[in-house]
Amino acid sequence: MATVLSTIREPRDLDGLSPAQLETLAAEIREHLIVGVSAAGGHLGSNLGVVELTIALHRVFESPRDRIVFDVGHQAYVHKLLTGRQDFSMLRRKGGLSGYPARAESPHDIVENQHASTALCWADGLANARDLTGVDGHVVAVIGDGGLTGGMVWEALNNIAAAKDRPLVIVVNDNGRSYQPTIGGLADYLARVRTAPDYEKVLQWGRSVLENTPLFGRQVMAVAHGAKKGLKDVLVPQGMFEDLGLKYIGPIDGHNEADLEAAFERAKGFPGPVIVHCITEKGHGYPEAEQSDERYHQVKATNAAPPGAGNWTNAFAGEMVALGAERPDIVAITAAMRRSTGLEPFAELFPDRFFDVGIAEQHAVASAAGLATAGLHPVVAVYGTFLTRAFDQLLMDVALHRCGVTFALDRSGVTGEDGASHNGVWDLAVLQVVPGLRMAAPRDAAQLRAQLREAVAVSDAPTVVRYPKGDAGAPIPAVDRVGDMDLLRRPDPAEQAEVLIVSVGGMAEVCCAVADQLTAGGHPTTVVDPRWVKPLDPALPGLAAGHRLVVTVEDGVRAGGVGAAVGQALADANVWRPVRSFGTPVAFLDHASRGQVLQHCGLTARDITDQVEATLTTLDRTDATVAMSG
Ligand SMILES: Cc1ncc(C[n+]2csc(CCOP(=O)(O)OP(=O)(O)O)c2C)c(N)n1
Ligand SMILES: CC(=O)[C@@H](O)[C@H](O)COP(=O)(O)O
Ligand SMILES: [Mg+2]
Repeated sequence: MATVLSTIREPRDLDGLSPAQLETLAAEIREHLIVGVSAAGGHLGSNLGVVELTIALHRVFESPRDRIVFDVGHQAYVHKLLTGRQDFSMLRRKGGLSGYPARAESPHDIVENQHASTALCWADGLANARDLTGVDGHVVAVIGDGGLTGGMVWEALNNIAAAKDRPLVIVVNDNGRSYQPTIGGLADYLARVRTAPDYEKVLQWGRSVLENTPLFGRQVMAVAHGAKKGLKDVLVPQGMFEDLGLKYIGPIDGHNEADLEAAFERAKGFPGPVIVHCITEKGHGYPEAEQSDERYHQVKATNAAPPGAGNWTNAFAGEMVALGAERPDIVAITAAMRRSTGLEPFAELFPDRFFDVGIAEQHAVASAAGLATAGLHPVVAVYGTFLTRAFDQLLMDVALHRCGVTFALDRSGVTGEDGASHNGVWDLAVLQVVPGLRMAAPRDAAQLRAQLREAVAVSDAPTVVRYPKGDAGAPIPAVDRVGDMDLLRRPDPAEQAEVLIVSVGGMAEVCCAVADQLTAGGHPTTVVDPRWVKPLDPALPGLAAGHRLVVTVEDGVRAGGVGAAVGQALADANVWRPVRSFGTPVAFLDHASRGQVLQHCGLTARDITDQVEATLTTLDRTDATVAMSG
């Protein structure tokens, strides 16, 4: 039998559905999500929480004429189901649906940036453009309670609240959680509002009674309207949003589709900025998710390999616990991701020395400068891609003041399935320009632990330890040392080494494979792991001088990355050797597996070997030409 969901090819197909059909549709969507996302992997809990909300949104507003933006976008699977995209079999996989809004997929999708707390800024811009260009349509921003803890939200609200006659709808999807319960004063305020008597219901009841009372009813209604503010202040804790100048509608039961529609219709008709505060449950309708401690924020694909013992995050977690026990001055900071960055064991053992600042990386970094200035050593644990949001704070609050702050950048390099704004490929290049900053890139879990220790020993400059997502693989032993660098491959002393590969961090396994292939092909090759890639070891130019060709391999953008720094270091030392740098392109990389993206970037051992052999052939020809020209 055809399901209701199968009849929905675009939002207008929702209009004719009866309340019973809408209820059936919500159930079918939940089933689709649970089956499809559990198989493919993805953000299950967040989407289970916005089924009714998204149905009501698309019934009341007319996307794409009405512009609906989702903050982060991880909760847009229901939106995709209602806008003609119901095949989740390849969700987040190469060639399949993105796990986030994607303009290439649909005109209904607007914001592809998965970095949180941007939706209100987008909405402010869209609303200004709408009014300036005179086009028709509503602007709606959907943002979670976690997203509200980001600083950009308050920059946007400051502007949105000032535009009192400019219609703009903010839908707060308040499930009380980011990954875990959302922290902070705002979260406490929202919790108070969530538990306030249902102000809207009282108001609606009062309105219906008074409007249906003959004689004095209407007069009393006028008085009640004036008293409404007082009523709200009594029923709803201090109306922060209204004090800001925003119309507040709520709290609304975020799983009652009819209530949601009524609230969205009121918001749609309001001639200024309006907040609709929806109370939802992350994982709603799926007991396993409802009872899980992160509400199935993200689930792995059923066929995903279980995390190996040598997981990068676990290595960081373990060393942080050891350091926390040894160094009472070490404190840890997360931006609402205490478990996925590995800080949970530290937080449980040293709760007073652990700070979860909400999704607020800029605050995390600037407050770390304060902590360091007062004699503590903060470790700020963020995903590599999210550090760029706090670059100014790193540069001007931490580095300018020579603060001893350590940044643990998990998910650095290509991550893959999360798509363009989650690949942590910018740090190796962007951080090159930070005066005094020292940056390490461990090649395996043991090196991560060692380099983290070296990093927290630095008290007068920012230090960075950056490592990839997932398994750290087998340990890669050094066969020798030069300066403070580890040699991972060294040609037979009887052979004249030809190629020097500078291996950065997690690319060591690939680099060793390339070296073995080149050496087997008659090109004796040395592999050096500099360990600290900024500043480079002063012994590197001397090592390079003993080779004909220098190759650098990094899991980050080539432009301005470690390869560029190596070239500069050789030139500065008057060592003139050709340098072939391998890294990711200056591009936004579509979602696929990490391996597929690295292959797309030419970062497999075979690809690099082929490229290096071609370069050597060119050098041979060049040498021959020079020799002939005598
Ligand atoms: C700048 C930034 N920091 C961290 C994250 C990681 N992240 C993705 S979703 C999420 C929680 C979002 O919570 P909320 O906005 O309440 O949405 P919900 O998942 O509850 O629907 C976080 C921290 C991010 N996407 N962007
Ligand atoms: C949407 C978001 O930013 C996070 O949920 C991210 O998808 C998590 O990625 P990991 O799975 O690498 O922890
Ligand atoms: Mg939330």
